Amino acid sequence: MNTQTIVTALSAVRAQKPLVLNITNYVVMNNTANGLLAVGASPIMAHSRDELAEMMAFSGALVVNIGTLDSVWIERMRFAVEQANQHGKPVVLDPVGCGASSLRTETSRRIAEAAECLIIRGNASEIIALAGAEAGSKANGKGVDSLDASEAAVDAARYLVQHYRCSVVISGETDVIITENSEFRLHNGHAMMPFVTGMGCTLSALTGAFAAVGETTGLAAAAVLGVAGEIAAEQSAGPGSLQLNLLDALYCLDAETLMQRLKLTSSG
Ligand SMILES: Nc1ncnc2c1ncn2[C@@H]1O[C@H](COP(=O)(O)OP(=O)(O)O)[C@@H](O)[C@H]1O
Ligand SMILES: Cc1ncsc1CCOP(=O)(O)O
Ligand SMILES: [Mg+2]
Repeated sequence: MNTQTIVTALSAVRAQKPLVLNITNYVVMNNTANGLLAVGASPIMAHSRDELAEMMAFSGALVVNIGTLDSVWIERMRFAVEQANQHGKPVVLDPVGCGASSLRTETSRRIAEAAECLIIRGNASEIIALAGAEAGSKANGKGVDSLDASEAAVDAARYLVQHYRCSVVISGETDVIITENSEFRLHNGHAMMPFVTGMGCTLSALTGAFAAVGETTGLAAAAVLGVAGEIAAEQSAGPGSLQLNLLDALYCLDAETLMQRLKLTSSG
């Protein structure tokens, strides 16, 4: 995976316009649907048991975001993951607020356990909480927000990669992407981004779009959102305009700008 593969993956999303099935939270449904459209993919938000099996058959990927979970939705999430497995489709798990309650931690673990082709995308505190004591760190989350730096979650992410046979994206000032054989660090993005709710959820949704075209590490989505986010922030007086400018930046992002702005390092 290098800069050129990220550019190629973005072209593939725009050419194929993959349908991404989202079971996501009430807060961000609109943000993430617009983010998917702006990058060139096609969103659908659905959570009825009566249609999930049918829809998973023709969707390219499933995004499970536990942000406003309850017992009915948890059952639907598990059912949707079973359907994704049956159709060989990738699953992105956003463990929103993992660590804030036992319900969130246990649900995230059960979904991660169930998914056969899995990418986990969370902030540092969520990743540390998801890995739990086995990985040796203690999370300092505050509800859905992280009080930990990405580097503090690297051991936890490595543990998750081995335990669930998945890729992990730790988002934050630095995004760290860990797969079985490689680690990448992205230094794009902007300090204004965490002042818009749903930024991480948008990253998870975009991760679904890229997974649907075969980019199942999570790196390309993080690169695209990081670069678009910093371009948008440069044009924004604050979080209100950032939210709108981000959609324009995603829509307008070209290969040359992406390559010029990308701050990517890799190891392993
Ligand atoms: N301090 C920061 N500097 C640069 N980019 C950031 C910063 N914090 C978050 N981001 C970016 O914002 C997006 C969402 O990440 P994050 O805020 O960690 O997710 P969440 O909303 O789930 O907590 C990612 O693209 C990440 O790179
Ligand atoms: C505030 C909030 N509460 C439940 S879900 C949610 C949105 C979280 O979105 P993100 O993690 O992308 O900021
Ligand atoms: Mg989040």
